[in-house]
Amino acid sequence: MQIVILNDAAAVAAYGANIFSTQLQKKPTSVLGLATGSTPVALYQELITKNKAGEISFSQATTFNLDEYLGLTGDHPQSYRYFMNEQLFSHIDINKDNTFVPSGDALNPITACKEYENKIVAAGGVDVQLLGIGRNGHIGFNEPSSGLCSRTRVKTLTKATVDDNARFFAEGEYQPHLSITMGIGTILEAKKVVLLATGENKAHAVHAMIEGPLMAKCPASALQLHKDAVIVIDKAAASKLEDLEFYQHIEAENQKLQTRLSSL
Ligand SMILES: N[C@@H]1[C@@H](O)[C@H](O)[C@@H](COP(=O)(O)O)O[C@@H]1O
Repeated sequence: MQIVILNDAAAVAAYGANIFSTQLQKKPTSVLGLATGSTPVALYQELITKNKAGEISFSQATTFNLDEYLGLTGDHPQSYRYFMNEQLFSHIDINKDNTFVPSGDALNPITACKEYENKIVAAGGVDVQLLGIGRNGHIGFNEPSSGLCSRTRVKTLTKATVDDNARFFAEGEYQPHLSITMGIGTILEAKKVVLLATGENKAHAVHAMIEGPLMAKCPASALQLHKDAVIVIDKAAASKLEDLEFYQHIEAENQKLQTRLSSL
């Protein structure tokens, strides 16, 4: 794992956006794995700005989102499809036909999950997967106890996740307790994964992900198995890390190495 600790949420978003823009510049036909939640919003804003400035183009890119609420149609304001249109897709030069979000209104969700996996494979696999993390260590909607090799499937949300996400729903509005999510095994197949976490309320999950044992109780700990996982966090989210100074030292050495390599 590469652990990048930055001063604040704005720096985290800028760092993450840079990974995605570099990827698109290198490979315009990239397959990008995208995430919802409040954390990626600032990163999406950076990407919109870069797209409008002509620095990057999504015109040949394909995207796959991690998850969706089961029971919401894509035009429901709380669906993740709607979120992605609002926060990113409607503001960039992407062909919306090349943007994929699991179908929350699929007649047969089990078949829809298999089809989603097939589409990812047919697209050549995900080049870079963006992730956030839930307070309980979930990634996508892979809640604690999720199989570490799991595939895209229907998952029941924990009460903690339902409560955390209740802020997005109006009082009395129907809030789904089920989801379709890429599995942990699906996520681990992305060539690179970039997880962003900011704020003190994520510090416990970040500690469990990086320093805890590999375990289904903290689904994000599965990233310890990934060959190219970049964890980008602010100081608040890093505040419970036991070896914080060591990670900062490694990153400083990484920077020096990069500088040396770029001058070759
Ligand atoms: N399914 C999403 C996750 O993909 C996201 O990482 C998490 C954290 O969201 P936030 O960034 O708002 O804390 O929320 C939801 O549960």
